[in-house]
Amino acid sequence: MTNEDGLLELRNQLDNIDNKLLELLNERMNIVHKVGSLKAKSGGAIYRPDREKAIIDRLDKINQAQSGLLNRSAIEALFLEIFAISRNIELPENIGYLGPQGSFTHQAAESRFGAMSSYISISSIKGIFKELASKKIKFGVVPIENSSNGIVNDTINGFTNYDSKIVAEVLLNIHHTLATTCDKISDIKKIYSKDIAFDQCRRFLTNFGLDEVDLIPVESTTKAAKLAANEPNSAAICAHVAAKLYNLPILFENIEDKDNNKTRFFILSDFENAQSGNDKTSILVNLPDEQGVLVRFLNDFNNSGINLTKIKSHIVEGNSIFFIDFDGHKDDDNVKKVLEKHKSSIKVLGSYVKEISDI
Ligand SMILES: C=C(O[C@@H]1C=C(C(=O)O)C=C[C@H]1O)C(=O)O
Repeated sequence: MTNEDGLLELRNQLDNIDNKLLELLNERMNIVHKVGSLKAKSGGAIYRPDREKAIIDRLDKINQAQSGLLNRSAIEALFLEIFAISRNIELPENIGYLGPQGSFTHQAAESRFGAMSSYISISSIKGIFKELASKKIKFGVVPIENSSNGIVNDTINGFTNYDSKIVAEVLLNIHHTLATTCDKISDIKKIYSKDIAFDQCRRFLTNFGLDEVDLIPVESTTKAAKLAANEPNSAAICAHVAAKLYNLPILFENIEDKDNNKTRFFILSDFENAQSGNDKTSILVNLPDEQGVLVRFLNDFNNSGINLTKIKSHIVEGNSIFFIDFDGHKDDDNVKKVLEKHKSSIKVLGSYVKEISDI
């Protein structure tokens, strides 16, 4: 058999497998459709991150036992897209993200809701909370913290003013590019970007003599890409996808100072997840102004065997509040008791599948 015949034969085998995959996927979608009808009757939530996580865990285990060629990330990438399409078949729901198109939040949203969902770009974090409350969107995706810049205040403010629930968390590695129509660095006279992106690329700018040019902050890195695409002698610090969106050539990739620059995002909605066995809970805490109150509060968590994974203080209207993450679900017995004891000081933001240990 010649190489060419061999290739033809292998491609025939692939075609047969693809035909079977398609048939199985459609069979799966028929069942998903029935799940959608049941949920429509019972009012059950369409998106069940706990169930999706359990499916991926199961498949990963089977795959390891079979020594399959796929790794966990590949299984996750394939099945998250299948789940996203499934949810759209159950009931198409709008997803609002902190825009514009091509933003890092858009990327985070796509990593969970796939390529087929109906996305709405919303220009502020407050706007996302508002549209969730008015039910114009079913899901909202917002950043909560970045490994270089800390907690996102607008998101905490949103939680203090609205009652949206966290239903999932997503971690995204943030990479910036320097994109420009200029052929040489020395032709660049101004750079557009978001203020925090300039901060995250400070060393690169200094090392390449770009700290002397005009650094112009704009609302988003996507806007920066758009401006730089239309103006000679300018550049943008932006995401790879934003540069692609505006056909802006990329001069340097991964220009961020820290190579582990990560942002954690929350997916918000109007329902509560069931326990999954591997959950995290986020709360806001507003304690009375008394001596030792924080120590006593934290001791109650410790005495109940609850592992706090994050505590950040935040000022709202002159008042100090705390944003706290801990391991466990709000309905776990030990958690329930502590939340009940301090219910006048606590706002539960949501219990969700733990995807991230820390950033
Ligand atoms: C089908 C369901 O709805 C959604 C889709 C899932 C899937 O495609 O397997 C799993 C969980 C839900 O996010 C379900 O709840 O079982």
